Amino acid sequence: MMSEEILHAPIFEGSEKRIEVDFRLGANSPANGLRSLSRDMLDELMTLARCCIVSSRSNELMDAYVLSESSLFVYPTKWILKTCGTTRLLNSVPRLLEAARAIGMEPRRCKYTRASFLFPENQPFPYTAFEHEVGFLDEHFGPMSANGSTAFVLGEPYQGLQWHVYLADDMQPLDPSSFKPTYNLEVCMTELGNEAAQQFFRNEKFVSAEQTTKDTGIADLKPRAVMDDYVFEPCGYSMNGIEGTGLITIHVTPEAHQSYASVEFSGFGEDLVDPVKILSKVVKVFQPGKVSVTLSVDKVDMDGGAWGALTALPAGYGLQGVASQVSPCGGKVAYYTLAEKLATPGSPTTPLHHAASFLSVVTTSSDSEADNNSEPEQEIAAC
Ligand SMILES: C[S@@+](CC[C@H](N)C(=O)[O-])C[C@H]1O[C@@H](n2cnc3c(N)ncnc32)[C@H](O)[C@@H]1O
Repeated sequence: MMSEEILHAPIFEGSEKRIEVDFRLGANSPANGLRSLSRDMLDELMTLARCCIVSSRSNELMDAYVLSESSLFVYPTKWILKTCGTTRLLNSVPRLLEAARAIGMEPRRCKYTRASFLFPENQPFPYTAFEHEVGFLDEHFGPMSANGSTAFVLGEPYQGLQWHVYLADDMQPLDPSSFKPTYNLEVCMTELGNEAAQQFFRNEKFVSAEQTTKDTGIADLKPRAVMDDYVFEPCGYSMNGIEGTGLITIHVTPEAHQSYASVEFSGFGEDLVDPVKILSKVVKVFQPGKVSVTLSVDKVDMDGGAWGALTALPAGYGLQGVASQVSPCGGKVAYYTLAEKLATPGSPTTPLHHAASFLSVVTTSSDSEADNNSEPEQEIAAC
């Protein structure tokens, strides 16, 4: 016999799968490349991935779509699809390649990433194991890559989220006058603060998605970006912001038993996104218990520049782990896991908090953040 008491709350998997495919324009391709794909074709591709387009914004350089489950970004030669829940993002790949080939475009690079799933048992094949996803991707992108693809997992399996990465690249020279490396910052958060999470419900305080974006502080993360925001019924939030070639995309699952939020900055130049400043603003908005931060760049050597290292932590957070991998295709991925520090040892929290072995941090004040009323950050002293 079923009763209210024994019915499980519906589960929503917030953690996203993300694929980024770079293409080369052929001699007869339209100058706007993938942006020339029709809306019917985009709808067909989203249906294959098991989601749909909710709204869109465009500028002269790109199109950004909010989806029922996350986001799609289309540039002339780059396709970024990010979906959550039990969507089947990879199902859209064969048709995407076919549609691109019909306009003379061939893939030159594929990057597929995801964090660990919060509810892996609910995922359909091939998302049941990373090697299955890699097998599928290799069928479609392996042949273009003379040296073979590469796949790796960063992070500790016993402490929070791990970061899965698949890369394939044709390693052909790129035109240095037009190629710009893609810098990418992704923050994934779980155990959102109760008050923070309540802001993403359509309750009696709800006015509009735009007001939610302002009131939560999300609008301040990239104030000049053109934002397209959506608050789901009864809860849930998605936002795309675009500025030139840069994008910010935020997705929130606020239900207490599965709370999750992700914030991504991509396509901005190295000097336009400061990971430390952004992270400190992001944790203020979401007050998460656990955080993972991924910094990545394609092609260039990140060790030569400031980008690619999280040099300080937000106040109140401790570092659990750092892992990084230099890709044989060029570029690097660095992965940090953080957890909220306990005020009082023994206060109620999750086993993960107790398991954390924080590395030593030094508290310092940051002049650059002072004008933003931020808490002091903590320099990472050992990692
Ligand atoms: C906004 S989407 C974003 C998911 C995202 N990947 C994240 O970071 O959590 C998921 C949230 O919207 C809610 N939601 C409500 N209606 C939905 C719909 N039709 N499709 C997907 N999510 C919906 C879910 O319960 C969940 O809280």
